[in-house]
Amino acid sequence: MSAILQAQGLSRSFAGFHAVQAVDLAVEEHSIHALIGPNGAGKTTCFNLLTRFLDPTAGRIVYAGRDITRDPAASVARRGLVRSFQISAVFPALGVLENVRLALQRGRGLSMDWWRSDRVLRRYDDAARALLDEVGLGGWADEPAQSLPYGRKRALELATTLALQPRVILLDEPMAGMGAEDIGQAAALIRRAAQGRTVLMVEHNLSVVADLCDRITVLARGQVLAEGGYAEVSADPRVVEAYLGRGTHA
Ligand SMILES: Nc1ncnc2c1ncn2[C@@H]1O[C@H](COP(=O)(O)OP(=O)(O)OP(=O)(O)O)[C@@H](O)[C@H]1O
Repeated sequence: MSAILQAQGLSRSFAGFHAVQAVDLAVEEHSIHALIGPNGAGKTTCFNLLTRFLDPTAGRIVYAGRDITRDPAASVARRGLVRSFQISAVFPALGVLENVRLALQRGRGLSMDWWRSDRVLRRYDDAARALLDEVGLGGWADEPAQSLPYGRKRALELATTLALQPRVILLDEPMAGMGAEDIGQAAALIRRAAQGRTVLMVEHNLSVVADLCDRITVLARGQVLAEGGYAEVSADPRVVEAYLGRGTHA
């Protein structure tokens, strides 16, 4: 196993406040890695740094053997480090299949002038249908995106993300707002999407993390507090104190 995504001494301050401080992180290729921690721990800031939405104050980010610390966000996304919402702008009035076709077209750097030729878009039909099958939306292809129930909309977002052919998918609270049934389905979906890919996710639901993630990094006050498997980190007294002890997200 080798790390596909690494942060070394990653730091970001806002007007002197250390939101992320000297974070070292190594995400192994083909793993599902969780970033957890109490509110304000720095998880979203870390995501923003790793996906180059935000410049670090210090530190280094290496993706697929390349230093991307100063690379533009669009360029790292093109190289396969993709945050789920980045291209998941789902067009509600368009059909489910059309949404994925457009994402495929966009992912391959083609123009967005879809009105020009329906024939051109049809070339993407097979690939789009395969992606819909992958996320369990095969039966919804012709429905308008806006008619999908909440959990299915998230599945469509994932399909549009997969259309960019990511090597690493970053998911920011993928289960947020879901009920128990949707959570089970979404977990199965993420596990499937992770086959042959790598997933880094921020997730508050600890039973999801326990079930799904190979490795967990716990952040608190901008720093790495613990790292390991779920059994290991959940038994760490510092984690219990800083996070689990509060019982806010379990
Ligand atoms: N643009 C900003 N300007 C000033 N402070 C910021 C900014 N972004 C984040 N912070 C601060 O940095 C800290 C970490 O925030 P961040 O959103 O990364 O935490 P988080 O772990 O994602 O929290 P949550 O679980 O609540 O989403 C917080 O104290 C936050 O107020």
